[in-house]
Amino acid sequence: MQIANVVMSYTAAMDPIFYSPSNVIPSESKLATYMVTQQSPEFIPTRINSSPNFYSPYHNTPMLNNGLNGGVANAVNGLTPTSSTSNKSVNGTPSMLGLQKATAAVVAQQKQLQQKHHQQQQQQQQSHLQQQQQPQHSLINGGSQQQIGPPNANQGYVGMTTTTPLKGGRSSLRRNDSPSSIGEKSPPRITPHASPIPTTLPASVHQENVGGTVYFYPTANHTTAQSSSAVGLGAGGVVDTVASHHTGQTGGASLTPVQPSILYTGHVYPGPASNVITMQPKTQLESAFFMPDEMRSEVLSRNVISNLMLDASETAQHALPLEVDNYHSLYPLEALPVQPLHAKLTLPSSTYKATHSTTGIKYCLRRLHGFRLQSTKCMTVVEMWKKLQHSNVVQLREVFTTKAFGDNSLVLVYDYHPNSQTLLAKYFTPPPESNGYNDPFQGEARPFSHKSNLQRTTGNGPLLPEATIWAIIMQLTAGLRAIHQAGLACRSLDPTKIIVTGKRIRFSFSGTSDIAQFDPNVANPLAVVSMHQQEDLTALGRLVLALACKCLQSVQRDNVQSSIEMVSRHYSSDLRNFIVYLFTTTQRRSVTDLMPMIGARFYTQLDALQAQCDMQEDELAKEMENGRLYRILVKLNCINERPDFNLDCTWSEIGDRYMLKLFRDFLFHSVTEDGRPWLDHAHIVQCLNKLDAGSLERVQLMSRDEQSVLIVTYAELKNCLDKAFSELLASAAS
Ligand SMILES: Nc1ncnc2c1ncn2[C@@H]1O[C@H](COP(=O)(O)OP(=O)(O)OP(=O)(O)O)[C@@H](O)[C@H]1O
Repeated sequence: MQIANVVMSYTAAMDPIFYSPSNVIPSESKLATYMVTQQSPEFIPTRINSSPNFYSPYHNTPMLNNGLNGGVANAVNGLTPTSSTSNKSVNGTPSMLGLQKATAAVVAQQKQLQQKHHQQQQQQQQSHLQQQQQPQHSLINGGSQQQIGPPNANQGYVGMTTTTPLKGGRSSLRRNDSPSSIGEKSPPRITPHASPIPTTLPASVHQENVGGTVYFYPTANHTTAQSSSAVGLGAGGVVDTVASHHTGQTGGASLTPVQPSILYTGHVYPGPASNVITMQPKTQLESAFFMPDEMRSEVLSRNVISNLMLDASETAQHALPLEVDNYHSLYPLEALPVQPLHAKLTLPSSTYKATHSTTGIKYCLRRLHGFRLQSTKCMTVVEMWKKLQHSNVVQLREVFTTKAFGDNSLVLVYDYHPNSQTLLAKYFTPPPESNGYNDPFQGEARPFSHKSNLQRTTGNGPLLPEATIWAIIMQLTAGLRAIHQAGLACRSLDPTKIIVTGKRIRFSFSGTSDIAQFDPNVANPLAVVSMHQQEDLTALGRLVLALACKCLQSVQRDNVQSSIEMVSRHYSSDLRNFIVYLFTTTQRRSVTDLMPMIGARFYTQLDALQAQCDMQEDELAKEMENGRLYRILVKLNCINERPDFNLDCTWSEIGDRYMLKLFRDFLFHSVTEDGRPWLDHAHIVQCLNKLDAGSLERVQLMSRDEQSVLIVTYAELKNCLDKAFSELLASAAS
């Protein structure tokens, strides 16, 4: 069918001269200002690049002066009429073929940059690029070669060659382009280019002059190669200098000239860094967009645990108050009753997760039952603990007494680290038995081996790798060093009082002993601290020995000797010496003396941590972009289809909002020529990015009845979006 109205005028000033009352555009719509009547000249079909490439940021997609491509180039020198037809789609949303054939002419738009030096930079850049690109920017029309003007050096934004999903024909809409194939294919390769701006046509492009207009086709080989390399997200994987050549069935193919590689440096996640990609567990394409499954499930489980709440009946069942001081929503974090290594703290205690009433932040509350504070003097030591900040020590935030539990309780408030386990639960708890049968031959401990005695008593699984033990040692000594340097002592260095969160080890409930066992009559507190610090070091030795033997009984007085022998047999002499040093109570020991024993292992740990940081920063970069796109979607959706605004029920359907509605259709509701949904994640991402950047690239929008097409720049759409959303904000605030 013929397109009834074809868009032509692209002007920043909204000239009502083009308004056609007979069309179906709502009266207030700026769409009218983009319309021409049926008598208007039609336009040269332009080639639309349809392979949004995730790995090539859109500023690297083929781009020509203000987005002018082959067809548009003609328009610069006066519109050249050609036939323009449209295939109506099944459901009324714009069909690819129809849209492609309705390409409009445009006028290059200039934008002054506000800062002079920026202009100069661009001028230099542009003139340099122009020199390199002239062969690609040339199109022959009407038998004469026309030079497409270079991007104006003054423009703030440079329009880009469209990367809309509009296809040259059915054949170009390959199944591979749909997101259904996400993850089924290998990710696109990133091909490094010595120079992003080639000066000759690639061998894969065939050139043909038809009626005076030069068309460029991919060669058969290249088409095949490209289709097979097209992957789930619609991304042609390779950043080619001539991107996405289309063989339009109707002969509507044209060249996408090489872009100047300019300007947008942000706005698009450029893909993982090469040092990071080797660390990623998967190379599937979705991992280029989203975080790895392992990290996701870790974060998810932390969130789930952090959000756990008791309902009213459960709260009553646990005899928990609704509120304790400034905290509410108490949730018990009790572990199974255990026999602690360090049995000094005999006070009954409970641990809860709770939410702060004013900030909503979650904390870990340690309640000492039936406890009366004997002296406020201990608040000095509480202040010292509160000041101690270290990544291996759970931070104490505040201490208060309360009668909310029906007794005199002392509550210590600590940072909450969801999904933590005690060292005891992680390393000294037998794995769950299957069918009630424990295979004695499993793991390193053999039933008839002399080395198995200790292990057989616990069945805690195979011995830990030495690297794991050192990783724990390094974190524990780091925390302990900070504690001792602050003039404090841990006093409860026990596997039930050390928590593991992921790979992080932290001393938990620090300061509890200092408060619970505070003696205001001590004559020389410093000497007492020093004594407790020595005890900490002995406790550390016992803990490391227990970890190495994977058995709590290994540190019982009678077993210590054989346990150390076992360590000698299974681990390095460094580890043995480390333990022996800590057990040598005849000399004064110091945590700083442990550093040389750790030695170069420290660098291994540092390297692992830095690698982890690299990976997490990369994930952050992805999620930052995802968050940005999300915010644009929020804005769009607050506007689109809004049933009523300031008593105006047509608000979302007219004016700027109408363009946004059509843009939404273009983003999400595009269909193939035969009416199937065209789902392309990359298309959506790219278009949203262009919208966010306010690109001067044009986008073709079609009314739902397919009677009208308008061409607007993303910059204008962005303006519409910002204006409409500001209206909403202003109204919400009033
Ligand atoms: N700061 C914290 N953030 C999150 N969870 C924590 C924190 N501190 C401890 N936990 C968790 O709370 C649970 C209970 O800790 P608690 O010390 O009460 O264990 P326990 O084995 O019951 O010791 P005790 O016998 O001394 O009460 C443990 O699973 C521990 O991992």
